[in-house]
Amino acid sequence: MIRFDQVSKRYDGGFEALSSLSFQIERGEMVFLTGHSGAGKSTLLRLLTAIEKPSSGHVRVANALLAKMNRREIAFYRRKLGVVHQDHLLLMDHSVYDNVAQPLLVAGEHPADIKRRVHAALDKVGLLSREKFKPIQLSGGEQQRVGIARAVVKKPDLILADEPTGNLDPTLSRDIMALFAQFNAIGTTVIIASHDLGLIARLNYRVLSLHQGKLLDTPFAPTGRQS
Ligand SMILES: Nc1ncnc2c1ncn2[C@@H]1O[C@H](COP(=O)(O)OP(=O)(O)OP(=O)(O)O)[C@@H](O)[C@H]1O
Repeated sequence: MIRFDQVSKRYDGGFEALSSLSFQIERGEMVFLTGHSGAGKSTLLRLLTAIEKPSSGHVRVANALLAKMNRREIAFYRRKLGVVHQDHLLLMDHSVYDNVAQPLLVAGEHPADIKRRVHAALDKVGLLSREKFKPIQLSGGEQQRVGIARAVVKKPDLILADEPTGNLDPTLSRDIMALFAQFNAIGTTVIIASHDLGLIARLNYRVLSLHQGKLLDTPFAPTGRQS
């Protein structure tokens, strides 16, 4: 589903954040992306959201070359992405319901569908009873779960999560990872950038490790879970 061929990313100013990355991720895989601070994890995710373009090499998703997409194609592509941000990026003056409904409103979905799908997403993350709350009234873990509900409400083909357990305690982190595993179990491809090596080691998924912008993993590892 995802293929990086000799991808490098050099930011303005000359710093090379990613160097000649080649790997692929199959449809339906769940993969962790690890590495020290500054290793390039967020840059890699930004290439996948098409916020950044590679300086050289090719990023393909479902055989489409992201760098060749026009604005309309990128907008269409992003509708199939669910992005979870470390700092949630919730609308603090809107209810939990409104936050989760936002991607469906933007996509012009029918109001009855929006209600049904927002409730289903909130139920999935265990926050149905909080739909009228404002994010500020929720704990950090609950806010993170609202961010996850917002990312999955449009049933994305691909979930990209940047440090989704960044500030959470170990129990909440495990719960959040279990949620991603549930989405993966129904066929969604999931990529999670995380520093939490202990947690990752306990889970049985492929790990791509970045070190100073280079991939330490086998470039073309077997598909699916590794034992
Ligand atoms: N917009 C930018 N302009 C210039 N340099 C950048 C930019 N964004 C990131 N970098 C640099 O690229 C390198 C990789 O950054 P990136 O955010 O991808 O790392 P990361 O692995 O996600 O780090 P962290 O775990 O701390 O979030 C860092 O050295 C960073 O300073």
